[in-house]
Amino acid sequence: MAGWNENQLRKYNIKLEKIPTLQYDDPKLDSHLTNNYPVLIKGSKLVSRVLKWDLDYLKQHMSSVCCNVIVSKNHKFKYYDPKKITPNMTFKPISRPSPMIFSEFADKITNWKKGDSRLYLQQVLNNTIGQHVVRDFVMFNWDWIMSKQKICKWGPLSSNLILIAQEGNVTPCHYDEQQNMFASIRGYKRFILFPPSQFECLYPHPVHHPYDRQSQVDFDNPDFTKFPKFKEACGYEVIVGPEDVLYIPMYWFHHVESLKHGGYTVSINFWFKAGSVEKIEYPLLDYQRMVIMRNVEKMLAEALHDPSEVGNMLKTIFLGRYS
Ligand SMILES: CC[C@@H](CC(=O)C(=O)O)C(=O)O
Ligand SMILES: [Zn+2]
Repeated sequence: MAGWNENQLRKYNIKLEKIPTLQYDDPKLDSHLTNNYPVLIKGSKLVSRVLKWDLDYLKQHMSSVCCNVIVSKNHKFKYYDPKKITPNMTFKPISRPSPMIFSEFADKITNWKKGDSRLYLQQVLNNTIGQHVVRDFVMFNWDWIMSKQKICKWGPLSSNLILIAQEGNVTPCHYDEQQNMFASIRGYKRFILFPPSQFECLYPHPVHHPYDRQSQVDFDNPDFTKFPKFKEACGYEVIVGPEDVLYIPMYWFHHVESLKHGGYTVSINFWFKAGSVEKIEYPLLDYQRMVIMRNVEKMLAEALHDPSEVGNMLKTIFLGRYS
């Protein structure tokens, strides 16, 4: 495939399968989407009108806009929810938010040197980013993506994130509770996806931890003593290039990296709320089991009035009775 090569990928010893690629008007596409199965979609022209969104263009049209930028001491940008940090908790994240105006962000990544902290701009697209960019935004191929939303009975579009990453940046393995159509505008990103059925191999943090939804496993240095089943994980790999759209089904785990030596990447995601489930059917779908486990953790924390007691009560329920 033109545009990238294997030595731009970070090395992990994870078994990898491929994700299917389909044209945007392929009749088989809708069954992938409605069955919550990932697929790389070509030719949709979803964001073709904004391929000009590079640093110079955006500096020209949103230079003084204050953007949400994350700074990290290493290449990993592990998301955390600050609302879940409690006073008696020692939580020392490697990456932290550092809001700055766009022109400062653009200059910092243009003049970045090895050893400097890395930056990742992750800004919700709304009307605070200026009329010009908003005008471009309306030129997305909304007819196509809204037709997919309708066919799949997804909920409303909740937000678009514009993502500008330095080459080599990594968003570590996590899942989201929304349907996602992820579009690449500039550069190449590698995704490794895992289905909800591999929950036990990926050990997400407890629901009440600031790192809720994020895998505890450090892919660069997995602790097989703490996370033995990670050895059995089998990922689905895909490289997303300019104009490609990747469908990331809700509750599917995904690791994302901007290819090394590929320059900065510009992407935009389309998060849709989950549709309402008309009737629960049995056997349950794997993602529904994740929702049930989340609800048990939430309900126990609520009833115990202390999230730190949830583990002990689950152990009491399980040991010697279900084990
Ligand atoms: C949020 C950042 C991440 C994408 C992702 O996880 C998503 O769109 O759900 C990435 O591109 O680095
Ligand atoms: Zn995500």
